[in-house]
Amino acid sequence: MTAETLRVEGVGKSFKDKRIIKDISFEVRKGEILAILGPNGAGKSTTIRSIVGIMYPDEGSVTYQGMKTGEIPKNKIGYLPEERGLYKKVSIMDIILYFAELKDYPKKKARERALYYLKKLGLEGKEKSTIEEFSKGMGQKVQFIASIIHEPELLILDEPFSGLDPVSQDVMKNEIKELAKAGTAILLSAHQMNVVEELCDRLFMIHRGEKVVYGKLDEVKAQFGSYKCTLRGQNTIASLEKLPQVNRVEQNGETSALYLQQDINPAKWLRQLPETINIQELSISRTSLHEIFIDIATDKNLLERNDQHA
Ligand SMILES: Nc1ncnc2c1ncn2[C@@H]1O[C@H](COP(=O)(O)OP(=O)(O)OP(=O)(O)O)[C@@H](O)[C@H]1O
Repeated sequence: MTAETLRVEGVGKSFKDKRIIKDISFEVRKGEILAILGPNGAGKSTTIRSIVGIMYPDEGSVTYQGMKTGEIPKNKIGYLPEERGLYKKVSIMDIILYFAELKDYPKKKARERALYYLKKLGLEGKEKSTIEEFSKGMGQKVQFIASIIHEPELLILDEPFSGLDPVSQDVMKNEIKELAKAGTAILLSAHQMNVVEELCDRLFMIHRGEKVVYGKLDEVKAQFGSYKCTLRGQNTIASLEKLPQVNRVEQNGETSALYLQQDINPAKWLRQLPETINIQELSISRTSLHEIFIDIATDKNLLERNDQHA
């Protein structure tokens, strides 16, 4: 089997006359986690729905190991949709077993796996409960188990962390990592940048239906990230904004975050700071994926560089 499993090529989709996504191309490889990121309404779910066959793209193709969407054996793919919905009055175990049956997965094995994952996700002993007795987050965990019960080779998770508390987010994150380690190809969309930063190998950022960034997490951070100088001292925002090579300043009381322009060497930049700047504390750090994302989503300075980024 080739390392590349899912290939999305030139996919586009319109609703009525409105172009929703355009020329979307990426691949997901065995054992990797590719994150699809973008602001609300960017087209992430439309892309995912085009991949799983809920929607037919107007152009482009989606293949899995060379097979077109409709030809892919159903047991190969697991999908957690953005819109959650499970039978409210059926027991958790029966729901999970039903999903396994839909994928022709053996019942005995499915039951064992269900108990294993219920325990791992903090729902031990709840197999006889029903969804109506569960909170939203608990229901989401059940839906996640339903999406992986049949050991899919390719797992597509649309917003798996939404509505989960921080502890549950961590548990879910670890499970996703484990699945990738075991060889599952994973495509996930998420808004929690800190989680994405910890989880994904590569990322695909979409903005207004088009690709803006696609690449390895480290490379994206190196290429699109810059340095941030956090400084405590009595300074006006106007005086800080006047400093050379500063893109923007965020001030909170006496603490200011100065986002340096890209390609700036922070050591050199520090040496030329005027003596009039009041400094009680100062630190330099790389901008996080969250900050890169906000820059892109708000069109600040990065998009014009996109043409240079393949
Ligand atoms: N069935 C539909 N008919 C018309 N417009 C649609 C349909 N589905 C999605 N859209 C529009 O397509 C755009 C992209 O929606 P999509 O759900 O793909 O975004 P998203 O990136 O997943 O957003 P979010 O982060 O908010 O979930 C939105 O403007 C949405 O209103």
